[in-house]
Amino acid sequence: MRPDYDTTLSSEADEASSPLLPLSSSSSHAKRLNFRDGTLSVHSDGEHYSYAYSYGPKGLAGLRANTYALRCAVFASLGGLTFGYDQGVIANVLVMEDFVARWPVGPWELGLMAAVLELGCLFGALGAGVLADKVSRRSSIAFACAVFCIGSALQTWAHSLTQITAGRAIGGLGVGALSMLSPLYMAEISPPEMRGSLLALEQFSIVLGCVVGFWTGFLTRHVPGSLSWRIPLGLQLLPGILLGFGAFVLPASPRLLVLQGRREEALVSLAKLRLRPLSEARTDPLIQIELMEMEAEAIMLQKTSPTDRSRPLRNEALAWARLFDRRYIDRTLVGIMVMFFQQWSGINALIYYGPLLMRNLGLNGNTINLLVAGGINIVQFLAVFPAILYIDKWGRKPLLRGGSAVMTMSHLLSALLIFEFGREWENHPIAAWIAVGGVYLFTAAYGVSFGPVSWVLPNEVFPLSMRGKGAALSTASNWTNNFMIGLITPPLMESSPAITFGVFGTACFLAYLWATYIVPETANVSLEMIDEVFRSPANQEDIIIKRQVERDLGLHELMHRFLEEDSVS
Ligand SMILES: O[C@H]1[C@H](O)[C@@H](O)[C@H](O)[C@@H](O)[C@H]1O
Repeated sequence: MRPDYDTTLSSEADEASSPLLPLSSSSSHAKRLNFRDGTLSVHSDGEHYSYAYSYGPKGLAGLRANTYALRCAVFASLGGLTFGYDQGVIANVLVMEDFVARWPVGPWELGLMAAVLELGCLFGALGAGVLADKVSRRSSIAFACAVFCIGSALQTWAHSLTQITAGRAIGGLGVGALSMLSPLYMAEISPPEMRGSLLALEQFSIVLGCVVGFWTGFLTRHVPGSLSWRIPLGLQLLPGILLGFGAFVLPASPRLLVLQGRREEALVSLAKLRLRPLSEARTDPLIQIELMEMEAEAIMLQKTSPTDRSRPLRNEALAWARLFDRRYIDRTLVGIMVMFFQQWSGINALIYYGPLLMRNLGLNGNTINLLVAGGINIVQFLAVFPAILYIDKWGRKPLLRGGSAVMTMSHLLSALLIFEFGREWENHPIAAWIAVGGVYLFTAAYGVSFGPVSWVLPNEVFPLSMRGKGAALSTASNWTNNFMIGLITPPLMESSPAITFGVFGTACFLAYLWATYIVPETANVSLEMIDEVFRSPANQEDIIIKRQVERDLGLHELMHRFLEEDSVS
């Protein structure tokens, strides 16, 4: 039995944002069906139809209605917390009295300790790209947590610098893997109208981790002896252990289950996530549509990329190579470039070298560390809230464009002021404060745009079969560029702080052009329909095959029925 719904002829044809699919009917109209808790907009131009669906409202109301998916996403985002926490805590640990006295490290070792984590993260993210598809998203999360905990334990109980460094390398593998797995899982459990909000939680957790990590280290810095740094390092075990065990309680990704041919289990998981009793879910039109879309994509994969089971290594290599196939290269580039621009915006230059930078702006003293490192993360943290609430309403593109425009202007303003007054700040206190304001304005604009959106886009642009590896590659881009920024910022600042801001300002301007002319809008499109957003000629053949598959599965017939039905109940 199908649940009650009413149908209304609607002028909101453009709400049906998915592509036009062939239809045998010659009538031309748009219809919006209101289900008990959800809507489906179908639009026909006589020959083709297009549709879009949602399980509920967007923004805060949507988050309230989809409580279970929200709770699962919040829990999964503990992966991001581990990432941010390390970043926040290490800034304080490395300058703690006991730490420095025990291991008087030089700049080279300091650099090594940062680099070793980032390289670990890079390999962790790429490795997770293989694991997530082979095993499952949840088991991979649990495994990554175990690796992370081993690394953290090594750091916490370290008795030599080698142990700390090894701990950071191993911990990095876990952090990198989680930074890819958590958002991937979140994307796959989200209803289309809330996917942006739920994915933005990754950024929320990262920045929350930064804030908590920073202040924990700050508060324990005067605890006598090695406890001053062992306590904050040890505390990171908590989210690792919690997520590691909790991963098994999370519902499985219905998308991966369908890909593995486990349709019934996928239905059970989807019903749970969409808050439907199983009996109702079997006939619920929205669940049927979502499930059919997943099945269509799985069948498509078998048709277009047959694999030879006897040659697993070759399959693996082919799967990675497919990311650079001309059919998918535009998506792969979106994933890589969004992370490239996120990092080249200069956010981590401000976080890592903030105090140094502020000294260049004429501010001195102990409070600088607090004001800058702590302050920047708090601004980032506050800025993520509007992104969580409005990313699905406003879309990804406007956020990226608006954000990068403001980021460009604030960097260029700081560059100009430093260039003009940098040698004599004491005579121009107002200019110095405006420059500080520029840094904070940049952070707020970044925090609402490239901060969260960079974790959203890569997890939604790829088709199911390539999502794991695509997301892994874009996360690897995050870590590689992060590493490069860490490397070039100190010498760049040394040569000229004005040029440093100029370089990051130019990168932000390029990001604006990229967001304006290249990035497609993916808000409110179901994951399976994203194919059609990237309508390159190279994709045409696949689109035709997919339509045939959808027809065979009965998706077209279903849409046709909705369009033809005149009843309003
Ligand atoms: O999204 C995050 C966040 O903005 C962090 O503060 C930054 O350090 C990371 O590199 C970035 O990926």
